[in-house]
Amino acid sequence: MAAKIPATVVTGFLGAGKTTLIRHMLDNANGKRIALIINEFGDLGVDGDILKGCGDETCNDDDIMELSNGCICCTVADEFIPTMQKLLERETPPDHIVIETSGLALPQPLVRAFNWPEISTRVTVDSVVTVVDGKAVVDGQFAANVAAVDAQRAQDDNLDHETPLSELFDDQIACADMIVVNKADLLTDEESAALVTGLRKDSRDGVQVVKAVMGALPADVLLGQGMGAEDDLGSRHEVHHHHHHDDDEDGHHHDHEHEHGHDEFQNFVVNTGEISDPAAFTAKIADVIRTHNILRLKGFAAVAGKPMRLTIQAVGPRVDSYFDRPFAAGEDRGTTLVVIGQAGLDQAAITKALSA
Ligand SMILES: Nc1nc2c(ncn2[C@@H]2O[C@H](COP(=O)(O)OP(=O)(O)OP(=O)(O)O)[C@@H](O)[C@H]2O)c(=O)[nH]1
Repeated sequence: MAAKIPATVVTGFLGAGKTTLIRHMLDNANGKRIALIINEFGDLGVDGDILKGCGDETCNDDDIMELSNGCICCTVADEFIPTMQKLLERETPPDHIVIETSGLALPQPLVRAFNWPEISTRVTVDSVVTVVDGKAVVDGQFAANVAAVDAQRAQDDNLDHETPLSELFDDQIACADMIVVNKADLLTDEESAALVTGLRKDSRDGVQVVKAVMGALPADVLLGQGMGAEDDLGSRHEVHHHHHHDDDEDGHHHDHEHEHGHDEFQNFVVNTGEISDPAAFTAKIADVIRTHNILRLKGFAAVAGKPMRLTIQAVGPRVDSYFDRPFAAGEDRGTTLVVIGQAGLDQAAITKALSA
């Protein structure tokens, strides 16, 4: 079996900033090819057009697939699975798949669709990322334009139109592996701190909450990209994110790898030997993530007595592992994990816990 393609589900209400976040992500994709599946919900394909019209070589029109027939959870078999299959059948399949879904549809049926045999051998769910409109939530509204969200709901007969927005919001939080509090620029420090604390309490254990302005998060935080490159895993040194931007002659703005302007994130590598029990090891990873507020953890492990390499990726409470390929003759049978989190991680304690 080869490495699976990670798929990230991005959810959140209309206007929360999903499209903005995805734009930023495409601009910072480190040369990786990202395919987008957008659930338009009958709103005239606006997001797809915005993304397609961006003119960047990173947003290739062919890489944007739109699902137009309403609620994604009701059209999994008819639309979603065939769309995924089309992506997988390509000569050059994408490095990562991002699915933008309206916050009105529950991500669970979608996430379950990744267990379909046609999909599960090729794709792995990286994470469900819930984008929250920080300003709207602080104002008790959950969405910036409640009337627009209601209009969007009215467009789809499959949706229950009676559920209060607060309940749908709770569902979005319950599904999240990572929560992005967007529009932090519109909040005071006290407001955003209180919101982060509240969301941590309301979400599952281990879910991390990060603040963002215009959805600007490093690609390694959002997608794990650039953090687990096979080639440089072993030789990797700690990378700090420095503040650095530059503009090309057209005035386009670029953030380069490792120069995201996010001093608030930190990462490091843990190297350890063979492990004995994969299930126990992933349980331990889940525990370390919870205890130490790790955002993401990714890497490879050697399991005693097994010729295959175990690949591991975790985001909050979601820890995924599978055997991807045999170790080559003479290849070092070690375990290498990259850990990323907000600044202030207890590197010594995390290293100790993972090596135990
Ligand atoms: N002040 C502020 N505005 C933001 C931020 N992020 C996004 N916006 C604005 O909020 C509006 C909605 O952003 P979108 O990215 O279109 O939101 P969305 O979640 O994709 O909405 P739909 O795709 O229509 O469901 C746009 O006008 C953005 O420019 C932010 O961090 N701060």
